[in-house]
Amino acid sequence: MPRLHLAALAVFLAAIFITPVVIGDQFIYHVFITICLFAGLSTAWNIVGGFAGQLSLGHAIFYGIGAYAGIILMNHGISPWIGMFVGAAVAVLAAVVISYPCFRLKGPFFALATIAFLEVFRVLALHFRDFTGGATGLMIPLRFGWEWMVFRERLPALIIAFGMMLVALAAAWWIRSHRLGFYLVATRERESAAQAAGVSTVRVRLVAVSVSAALCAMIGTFHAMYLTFIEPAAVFSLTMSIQIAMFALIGGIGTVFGPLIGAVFLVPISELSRGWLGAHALGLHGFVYGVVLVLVVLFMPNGLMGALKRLTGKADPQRGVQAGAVAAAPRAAERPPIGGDILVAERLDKHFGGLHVTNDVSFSLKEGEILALIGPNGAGKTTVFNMLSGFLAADSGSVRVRDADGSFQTPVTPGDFAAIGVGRTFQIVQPFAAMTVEENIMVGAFHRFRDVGDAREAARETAHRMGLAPWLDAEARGLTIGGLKRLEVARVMAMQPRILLLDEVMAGINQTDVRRAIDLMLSIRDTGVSIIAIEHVMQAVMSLSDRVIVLNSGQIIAEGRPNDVVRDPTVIEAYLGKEFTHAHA
Ligand SMILES: Nc1ncnc2c1ncn2[C@@H]1O[C@H](COP(=O)(O)OP(=O)(O)OP(=O)(O)O)[C@@H](O)[C@H]1O
Repeated sequence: MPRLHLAALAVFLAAIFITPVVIGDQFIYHVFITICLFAGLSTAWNIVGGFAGQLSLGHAIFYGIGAYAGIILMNHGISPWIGMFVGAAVAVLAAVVISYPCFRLKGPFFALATIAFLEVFRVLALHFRDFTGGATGLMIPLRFGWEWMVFRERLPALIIAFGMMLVALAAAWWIRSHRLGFYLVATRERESAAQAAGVSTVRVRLVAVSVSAALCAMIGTFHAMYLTFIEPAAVFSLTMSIQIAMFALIGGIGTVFGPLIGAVFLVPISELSRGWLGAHALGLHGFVYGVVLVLVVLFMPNGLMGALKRLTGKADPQRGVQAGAVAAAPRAAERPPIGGDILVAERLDKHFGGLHVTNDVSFSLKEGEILALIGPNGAGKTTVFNMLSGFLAADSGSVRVRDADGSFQTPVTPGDFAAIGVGRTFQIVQPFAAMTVEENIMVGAFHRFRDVGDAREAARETAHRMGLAPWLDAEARGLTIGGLKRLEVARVMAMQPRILLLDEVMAGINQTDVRRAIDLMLSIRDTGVSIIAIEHVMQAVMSLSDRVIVLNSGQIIAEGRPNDVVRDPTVIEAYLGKEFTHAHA
């Protein structure tokens, strides 16, 4: 973070702490303590809802677990300082158990499932009366002092709330600026591309939800002490969950400081309108609050952080996108010799319902070779790729890959294939749209480097090689189709794969870009990478490939050198039909 931004942030945070202390009014203290609490909760939510893109409406569960753990243990004479860690541990357990099945659900279905779990916890809290006090709720035993987290004055409560908010902000900042954060955003943007880059998408989401749940539970413990009373209807409530999420949505979802800005903006409006209008006109405060929310959503779709960035001129995703063409990296002087088998596909069979998509497909790729996989539309080429990269399991048959030590392995998942050195692109480009070109490539580079600095360095090198250097800071969504195709290859190349699977990287790009892509592939091959390319652009197939395999209706119908294959009558017939072949016979 630039020094100026850091200073501004420090002043902003200091103001949150100092303002109530200087004013000294009890109500102002309450408003600022509430700001800190909700900023902390919402920042924790944002790790899952924003970074990972899983719109949870069940976060009140974790908050509630923390609140109940704190009071129940306090009733047994255990300090809430210990209770908050017990609550955090229980919340992490609940988060993992709930999230594992829920992560399979997308968008509104995930949100609905989390609401259902929230309802389960509310009912459980009502049912286990001996433990939770049931509908009557639980009061804290009045023991004052730091040990019990309960105070007569407001200042110590502000110190704790402020401290917890800082912890949540630090956790969110750390995650977003390290490998985990990149992986989370990549998983949110394109799950399969993230998997192809070796990201264990389930694991990173589980880590995110665990951190998020633990933070919410700890803040929940403190909030229970601050309120001195909790009940299931208030703690495990959808309103609470929505509030937690809303500060992030209004402030700027997916940004580190958006939830803080959202809380600073909304909590005073909520509390002041409740304080001033609540007494005179019942319900009017809700109306005022609602109008403010509608206005923000209408006029600031990217939240307050988005508006702030626009004001400071930092939200131009098109920056540099229109820069002129760049030459691909120069070729190496000599090509390494073609070696032995590095990938062997044996008798691959795949059905989709009644459709026999691949039938007894066997072939091998040699080290340092470029193998073209061609065939008419619907021949089964992409299906073969999916089986060669762990995205589809064959009904029968196997894929064996030689590892760096020379022994053959049978990888299963996309992660296994990435780990053994198989990188793939997708026919329909899968950029991480909200990330910059540099960040997109870094996701690939993280496969080799844990450290952000090393990954950035490697990404820059790769971008330079791929002719993407002028666009490093541009958001991927601003690239042309040619740029996106190159980015797709760059992300994979940053993984330094030993085997590269390229799925129609030349489709839809102009003639200049095709020539550049051919050069690029030859230069990649010259570094010793073995390539299988699905390609329809015959100019590329002819000038690139050492060997061609033709697939038709799921079966290999020809294999050989490019010049021989294109003259093969069976191949001509597969592409152009029997009538054409007979007419020219
Ligand atoms: N998930 C799926 N479920 C059902 N059918 C599928 C699925 N994926 C592919 N198919 C079908 O399998 C056949 C082969 O598809 P595939 O995408 O592998 O062909 P392709 O050779 O890559 O074609 P193209 O050149 O058009 O991309 C097609 O008929 C396609 O409709």
